[in-house]
Amino acid sequence: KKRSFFSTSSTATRSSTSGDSRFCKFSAISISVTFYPDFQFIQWKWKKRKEDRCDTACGEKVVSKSCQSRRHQPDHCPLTGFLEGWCHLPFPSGNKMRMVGLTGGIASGKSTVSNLFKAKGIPIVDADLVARDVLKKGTGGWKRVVAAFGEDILQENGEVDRARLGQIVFSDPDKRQLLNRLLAPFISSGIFWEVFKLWIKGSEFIVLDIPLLFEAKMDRWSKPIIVVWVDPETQLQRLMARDGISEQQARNRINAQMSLDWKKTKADIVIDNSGSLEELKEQFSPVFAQVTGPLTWSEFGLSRRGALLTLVSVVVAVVSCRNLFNKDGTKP
Ligand SMILES: CC(C)(COP(=O)(O)OP(=O)(O)OC[C@H]1O[C@@H](n2cnc3c(N)ncnc32)[C@H](O)[C@@H]1O)[C@@H](O)C(=O)NCCC(=O)NCCS
Ligand SMILES: Nc1ncnc2c1ncn2[C@@H]1O[C@H](COP(=O)(O)OP(=O)(O)OP(=O)(O)O)[C@@H](O)[C@H]1O
Repeated sequence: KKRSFFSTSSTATRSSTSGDSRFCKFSAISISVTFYPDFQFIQWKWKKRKEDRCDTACGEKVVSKSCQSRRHQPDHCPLTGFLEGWCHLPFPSGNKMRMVGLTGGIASGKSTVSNLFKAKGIPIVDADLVARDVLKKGTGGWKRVVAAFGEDILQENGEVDRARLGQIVFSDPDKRQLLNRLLAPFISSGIFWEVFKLWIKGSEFIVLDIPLLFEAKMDRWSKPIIVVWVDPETQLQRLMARDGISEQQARNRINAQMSLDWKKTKADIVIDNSGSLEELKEQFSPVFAQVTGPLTWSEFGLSRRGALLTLVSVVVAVVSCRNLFNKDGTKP
């Protein structure tokens, strides 16, 4: 499988003499870059067509200093040798970045699935952890929330009493919306920062574990989107058991989110977590293979190496074209 990254060609004829019959003539030049996702390399084709071979002097001046020594070699790399031929640039791992969205309902099993990804070495950005950080004592989020909800929501040590705040916001939609509005900018920039750090590290895949992925309209930033679905009764029982809350409290929390059935219709991949942990693991294997499959173009462009390569390609193309077409070919 190959995908052309870009391909361009232009024509120009240049010739010059400097009294002793040295000349240089180029008729056409084509540049193409082809990316082979499955084999993890990029192929550069840099070719002059219908050209008269440069003589030594012209080659030295117009094409590159290494033209003379390299011109008869079949394969030149434009980054190192220049002139014409093919160059394979193998990439070390980390040449792509895929942001996999992982969402679902409360207690549907997102953390359980993200732990399976973690066990395979995939880094996780956990929105719940980010949301905890932005509510720590003294932070901007903390100040806003305390100003809006009052000091009644604080424990003696000044930290937010999460259980208390949870009781308030999960039983009152207006208060919940207020809390969401206050924290949303901090949470989204926190998520962005975590992603950025992983991007800098060159991570290939990132799983964004975001319970409110659709509600917060963050679904546009991730592909594919995995929805961990569970049947309503199992969800209720697991939530009550995990958090030690009453049925009414559990229902309030479930109803605070978009329905799981609706989220399921928006998913690229659905994991049904209504069964046992073993059944979940069985479903996980093909899902893991799917999300770590060949990358798309946008994912490649998004990666650190992709961005760097695009920049290098443009600079090399511009500098090379300038060298070829802007000089008059005469020897000083
Ligand atoms: C209300 C808070 C203090 C309750 O804390 P608590 O420790 O009891 O719950 P925790 O943070 O572990 O969240 C548990 C689950 O509740 C659900 N949930 C959390 N906040 C919300 C919300 N605003 N609306 C709907 N569901 C929510 C999520 O599924 C989450 O996984 C806390 O959830 C919070 O600060 N929420 C607002 C921040 C937020 O939107 N978090 C979600 C990140 S996308
Ligand atoms: N297949 C399963 N079988 C039995 N228990 C499970 C299974 N999957 C998850 N659980 C349990 O259900 C509870 C909820 O799971 P988990 O914490 O992964 O959900 P979550 O979607 O991350 O929740 P939240 O939205 O609150 O972050 C946990 O106690 C977990 O151990």
